[in-house]
This record gives sequence, C-alpha cells and structure tokens, in this order.
Amino acid sequence: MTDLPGIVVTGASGRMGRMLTEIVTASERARLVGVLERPGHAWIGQDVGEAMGGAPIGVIVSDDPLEQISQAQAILDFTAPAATVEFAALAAQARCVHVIGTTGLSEEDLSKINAAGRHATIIRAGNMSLGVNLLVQLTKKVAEALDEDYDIEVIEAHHNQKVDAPSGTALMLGQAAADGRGVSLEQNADRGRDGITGARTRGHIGFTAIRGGDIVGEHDVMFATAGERIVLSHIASDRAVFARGALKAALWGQGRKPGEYDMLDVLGLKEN
Ligand SMILES: NC(=O)C1=CN([C@@H]2O[C@H](COP(=O)(O)OP(=O)(O)OC[C@H]3O[C@@H](n4cnc5c(N)ncnc54)[C@H](O)[C@@H]3O)[C@@H](O)[C@H]2O)C=CC1
Ligand SMILES: O=C(O)C1=N[C@H](C(=O)O)C[C@H](O)C1
Repeated sequence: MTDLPGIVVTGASGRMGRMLTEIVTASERARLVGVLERPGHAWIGQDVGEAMGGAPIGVIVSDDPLEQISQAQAILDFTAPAATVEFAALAAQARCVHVIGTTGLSEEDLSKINAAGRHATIIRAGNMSLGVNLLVQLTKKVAEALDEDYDIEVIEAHHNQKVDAPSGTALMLGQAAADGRGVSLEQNADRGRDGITGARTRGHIGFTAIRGGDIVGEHDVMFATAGERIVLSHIASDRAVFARGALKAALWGQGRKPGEYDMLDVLGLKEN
C-alpha cells in the first residue's frame, strides 16, 4: 500500500486521456487507480496499458464512474460537457478533487458544476499549461495599458477533430482582455464574421478559429492600431503540457477546502 493520492483518468482512449494515463503512470507523486471510458467503448474490460498498445499495468478500463470515483482522491476529466457534468455530481458525493479540462461547457453546465463545488474541490481551466496561464496575465496587463484605439483580436488554431469554437483558451484570453479593459466580454465579443459585416465595431474583442490537421493548440492575442501591432503568442506542440498541469492541479487540490478554483490559483499567478 502507498499514501500517494489515487487518480482516476476519464476518457482514457481520447487524445488527452492517453496522455494523462501516461503522465500519471510515470509519476512518483500519484498512482493511477482507475480509468474510465463511455459505456459500449471497445476498451472496456481491457488493461489500459495493453489497450494503448503497450505492456499491461494492472488497471482495467471501466464504464462505472461511481465505483471508480468513490475509490479515488482525484479525477482528471478531459471528455465532453455531458460527461463532465455527470462526473461533477459523483465527485461531489465522493468528496473527490475534480480537475476539469473539458471545454465547450454551456451556462447550464457551468451552473451544475458550480453547485457541485459546494461539496468538492473543483479545478477548472480551458488550458492547464503554464505558458497559457502566463499569457492570460500578460493579456490582462496589456489590455489595461491600451485604450480602444487598439483593436483586440484573439486567433486560435487547433486540429481538425476539435468540436468547439472558440476554444476554451481563446475565451480565457478574451475574458482577460475584457477584464483588463474593464468591460463585459459577453457584451463586446465579436464571434463570427461572414458577409457584409460593416466596419469593425470600436471596442469589440474579435475571435477567429482555424481548424486543420494535427495542430495541438496555438493562440495569438493581437492588439492592432494605426501604425503598429502587438501580438502575444503561445504554441503548444505537445499535449504533455496540459497533462502535467492537470496532475499538478490534482495534487494541489488535496486537502483544499471545497470550491471552484482555476490554474491561476494552482500556479500562484492570481492577482489580488
Ligand atoms: N484544459 C486543457 O488544458 C485542455 C482541454 N482539452 C479539452 O478536453 C476535451 C477532450 O479533448 P480530446 O482528448 O482532444 O478529445 P477526444 O475526443 O480525443 O477524447 C474525449 C474522450 O472522452 C470520452 N468520453 C466521452 N464521454 C464519456 C463518458 N461519459 N465517460 C467516459 N469517457 C467519455 C470519449 O470516448 C473520448 O475517448 C475537449 O473538451 C478539449 O477541448 C484538451 C486539451 C487541453
Ligand atoms: O481541444 C483541444 O485540443 C484543446 N482544447 C483546449 C481549448 O479549447 O482551448 C486547450 C488546448 O488548446 C487544446
């Protein structure tokens, strides 16, 4: 037996699920105690190491979240909105730390997750990498320093299987720009241009989404004015940056009081 926190990875066969399974298995600070996939998935009942094409590691892929979460100290969840809402309720019952990387959550999903946060420690971020969370803070500072003569545009690029747009990261960056400017993002976002759109509205924060090939995740925040442009940029070339952030969050959350946190809390980057 060991005192290391037991981690469940859900969505194990997904792009992030595989990476999380590898990172937790290799960690000396946590142990992999369970992996989940959706009911009917071909991996259910198989050893996850073998399902990923390697040696067995003694952890069988399950489709029973209640059983898996009740024996864990944290669940790493990069799946889909409906699944994440279900896991939030189960993690709250089990008092298990819930690390949420899933994006594309609706207002209704967010309010259910918020309710779960009364009982569980939830750490949620549209991007778990150190680099993007630094970029969030830089974006806020630059937006604070510049007035509306500078048009703010958030440009993101992802692989061709991504289902939501703008990306969770783009929305974090847009929110940081709006916070820096002291305006509401909801009332100032320009999320899709097509046709005779008219000239750009002064003060709006624009979003553009590119989808293609195997792009892991790229984000630019552009501040454009007459005669100059400032571009803050982040490129993720390996999903390990997200998975390492998620494991760090799970460890940080141990013993933390229930509530909703983000990666700025975990990384100590939050300003008062
Ligand atoms: N916050 C962050 O740092 C990052 C967030 N993401 C987000 O994570 C999510 C997943 O991304 P990918 O891994 O690329 O997607 P993916 O489609 O490769 O994987 C999702 C997995 O979840 C599984 N799943 C769906 N419903 C389930 C259920 N009820 N129970 C168990 N498993 C279930 C699917 O079968 C699939 O294997 C997306 O929302 C993406 O935007 C991705 C990378 C980084
Ligand atoms: O779906 C992805 O792949 C990613 N999703 C997150 C997002 O929506 O921002 C984070 C990262 O960019 C990869």
